[in-house]
Amino acid sequence: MIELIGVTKRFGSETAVNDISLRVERGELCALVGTSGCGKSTTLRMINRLIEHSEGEIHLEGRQVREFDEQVLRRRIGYVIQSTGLFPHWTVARNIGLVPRLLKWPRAKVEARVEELMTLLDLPIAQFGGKYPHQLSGGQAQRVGVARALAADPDILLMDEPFGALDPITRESLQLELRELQSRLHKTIVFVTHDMDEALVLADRLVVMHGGRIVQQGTPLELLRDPADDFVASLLGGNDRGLKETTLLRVGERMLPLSPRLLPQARIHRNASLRQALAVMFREHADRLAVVDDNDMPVGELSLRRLVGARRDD
Ligand SMILES: Nc1ncnc2c1ncn2[C@@H]1O[C@H](COP(=O)(O)OP(=O)(O)OP(=O)(O)O)[C@@H](O)[C@H]1O
Repeated sequence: MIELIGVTKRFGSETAVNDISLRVERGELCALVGTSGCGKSTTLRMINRLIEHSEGEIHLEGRQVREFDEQVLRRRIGYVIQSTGLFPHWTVARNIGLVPRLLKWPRAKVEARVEELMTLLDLPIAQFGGKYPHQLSGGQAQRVGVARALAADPDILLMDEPFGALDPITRESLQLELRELQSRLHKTIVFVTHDMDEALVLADRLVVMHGGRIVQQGTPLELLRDPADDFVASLLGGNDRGLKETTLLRVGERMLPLSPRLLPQARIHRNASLRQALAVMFREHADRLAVVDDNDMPVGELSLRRLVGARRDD
């Protein structure tokens, strides 16, 4: 668990982070969003003490970060940045094994861990282990960055625009991998991003910063439905907020039981998002869909009226 209490950071006369309080529970992914220069990266870097805070308290698992030896602290916290920070003259395998080696793990254990992580992140060791960072694509290099951050199995991961500068398809696949990893490994993650759609799909808790302050925090749905002010509303997409909500809700949450009426031809899986359902309706010129399970068996139906949240379906 990470807790910031009344934390302020000043650089000379400039206040970069102004009296923020924030709590990230164990296993939660917290996304920090806001316009450029609002203090997101500074907040992240105060947690692993790459930047020392000026006022307030930062706790990790109940202990102040200031009480930790800096090196010990940084080895306990995985840190991923957009530029990856890989050592260019080291192979991929050596880069990934950095922290375990610093922690003086036996050689065989380091090698086994590197191989395990490379498999986890879809970077087969036979193909990628001996490559150097400049021989990798952007997406592969970012996966190596994530593997390196996970190497010593830290409970906490700090990620600063880790998937920035990637094409949308690679980015989406890395987002899915991260979600999958998090659901399996229960890491506590603080994630900085400029991409609001990325924040909305990844975050358990969304924190909006503006001018060094936190202006609102809550679940993505809470913020989309009830933004604190015009700034938050426009950051979250203005009128597009409704559409963004449809990406967070599942068909199964809105469908109605099967009725005696004839089942529509067009189908959608119960775990698909409402946005996907809307797309199928649009494509098929249909205002009702059959909802199916993994075996393609109908389990309910979804009308456009239900999709948009109307209580009744007539
Ligand atoms: N080392 C530093 N010395 C002086 N000022 C700094 C330093 N680091 C950051 N700042 C200032 O602190 C403020 C917050 O910067 P920070 O990098 O945290 O913003 P950010 O929200 O991460 O921005 P971006 O989205 O553009 O990366 C900015 O005004 C920046 O100029």
